[in-house]
Amino acid sequence: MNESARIYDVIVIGGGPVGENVAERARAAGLSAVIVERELLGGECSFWACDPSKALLRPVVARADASRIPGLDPAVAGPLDVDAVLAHRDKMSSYWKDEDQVDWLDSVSVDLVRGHGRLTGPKQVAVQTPEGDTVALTARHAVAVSTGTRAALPPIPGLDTVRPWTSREATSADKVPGRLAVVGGGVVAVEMATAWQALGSQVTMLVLENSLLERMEPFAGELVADGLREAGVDIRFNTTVSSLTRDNNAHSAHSANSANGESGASGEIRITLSDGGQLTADEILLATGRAPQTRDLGLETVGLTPGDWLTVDDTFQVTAIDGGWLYAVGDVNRRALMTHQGKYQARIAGAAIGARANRQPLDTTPWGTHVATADHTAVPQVVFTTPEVAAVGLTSREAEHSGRPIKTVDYNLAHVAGAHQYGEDYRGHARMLVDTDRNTVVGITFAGPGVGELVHSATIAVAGEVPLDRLWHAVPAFPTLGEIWLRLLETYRG
Ligand SMILES: Cc1cc2nc3c(=O)[nH]c(=O)nc-3n(C[C@H](O)[C@H](O)[C@H](O)COP(=O)(O)OP(=O)(O)OC[C@H]3O[C@@H](n4cnc5c(N)ncnc54)[C@H](O)[C@@H]3O)c2cc1C
Ligand SMILES: NC(=O)c1ccc[n+]([C@@H]2O[C@H](COP(=O)([O-])OP(=O)(O)OC[C@H]3O[C@@H](n4cnc5c(N)ncnc54)[C@H](O)[C@@H]3O)[C@@H](O)[C@H]2O)c1
Repeated sequence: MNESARIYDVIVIGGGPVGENVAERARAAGLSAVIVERELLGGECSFWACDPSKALLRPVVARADASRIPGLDPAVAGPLDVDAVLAHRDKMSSYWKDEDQVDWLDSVSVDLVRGHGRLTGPKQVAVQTPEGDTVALTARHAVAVSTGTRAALPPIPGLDTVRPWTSREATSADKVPGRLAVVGGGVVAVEMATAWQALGSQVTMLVLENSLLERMEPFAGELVADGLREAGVDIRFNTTVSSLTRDNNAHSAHSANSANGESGASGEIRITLSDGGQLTADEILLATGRAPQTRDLGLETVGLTPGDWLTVDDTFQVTAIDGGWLYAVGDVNRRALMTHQGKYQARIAGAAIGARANRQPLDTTPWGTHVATADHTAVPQVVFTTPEVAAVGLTSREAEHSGRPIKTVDYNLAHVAGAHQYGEDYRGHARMLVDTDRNTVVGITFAGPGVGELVHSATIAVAGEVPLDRLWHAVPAFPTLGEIWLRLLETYRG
């Protein structure tokens, strides 16, 4: 075993989308930086999350849109070409190779050490390389943890014997299971149920709560549930899994896209439900939330607890650590588990690390260069289902708890001229929350076909705190879905 030692201004553990951006921003501030990555540079998002899942969903959403357009609908009446969709997914996942990302890292002069990184003390990181060597790294200024999350699995009896799907298998599988059970009612569950049902699985969703997308406005979950049911998904609310077993008969399972209808890989799964009922499936996807990748990170060597989420301030310094050298950025700090928000955090954290290292003053006033104000007030999200959901800022439930004076404005998206053009039988809804003291929009949710591209207009209104009197002069083009803005404002003004 070889040992070597190196010193950098900034060490980033975890080379997902967030770690890459922290390192790039640190370099932009004139600091030397290294990324430690144990799998693929690009992280979960590029290979087992955003990119492959959206590649699977894009044909489903496009087909749903096309099927609403007279004259085009017959052209999309047939099933998807499963092999072509999966091949496109593979391409969009760069065939699970990270050469392009490595080239990019090279181009921004950030070093890469492949291997598993662990803290060994303040500003110290040891990397165990795939070759069995150890590289000892020392940071002059900062260590940033961007190790992301993994699927959190509930303790269901029998789970360890059935080889369940997590988000990784759901985004990378190359066979369509005949019957797929999906546990969960959050974003991963609804998106993957949408994709695999369209690819030919008979999907059954087992949902703990009595609605989907619990954290969003209730109408969003209702419209998504309608869409899933119309596609043939069986949704069972208030249902959990009591136990699981997988049949050992290697030929009992079938896949929807294999020539002989059999995958031959493993037997079917018997699922006992909380109401005593039974369900049989070929695969079961657990989409039951995320856990931080901090169990084997050496957190104990700096006084933190392995397995915990890392709590940070608005410049991303870990609050429990003295000396301000440890940062946690992206999913691992649990603030907003989305790539775009993690990359925003990376830009802020990189700037803060740079300013501190260069002994420059920090601007931490709200919306300043070194403070992640948007994390608290303006986090956008699009759910790529049929219909889509797009939201930013507060929901009505959150607004109620905030104690702010809020007026809620609802509008039926189907009544907008742009929706008539978008497709026949358009169904959708929009809700805008106005802080009546400040006369600004503090939250907005759209649900309906094509609303994903509306989200940035809403993000600008919320993050920009644009006064409603000025928004009144932001004229939406006719006939686009963007006209929903005018209708909401008219409704608000009475
Ligand atoms: C199915 C699915 C679909 C999603 N779709 C979207 C979407 O459409 N839009 C969106 O905005 N978000 C989406 N997300 C969320 C998005 O994937 C995450 O928010 C994003 O990947 C977080 O980036 P990150 O860099 O913080 O962590 P990750 O992407 O998880 O990267 C962390 C990296 O750290 C590495 N690592 C961990 N521990 C160590 C260690 N000890 N040593 C060395 N390396 C280590 C890992 O190998 C990994 O490469 C989706 C998530 C899932 C599960
Ligand atoms: N389009 C996007 O932006 C996108 C897509 C996918 C994922 N993501 C991100 O990934 C994160 C993870 O998504 P997710 O869907 O895994 O988590 P989630 O927290 O959104 O949903 C988890 C679901 O699992 C259920 N659940 C939890 N424990 C359970 C148990 N023991 N038994 C049965 N059900 C249980 C919950 O009730 C909930 O319905 C999200 O925070 C989301 O932001 C984003």
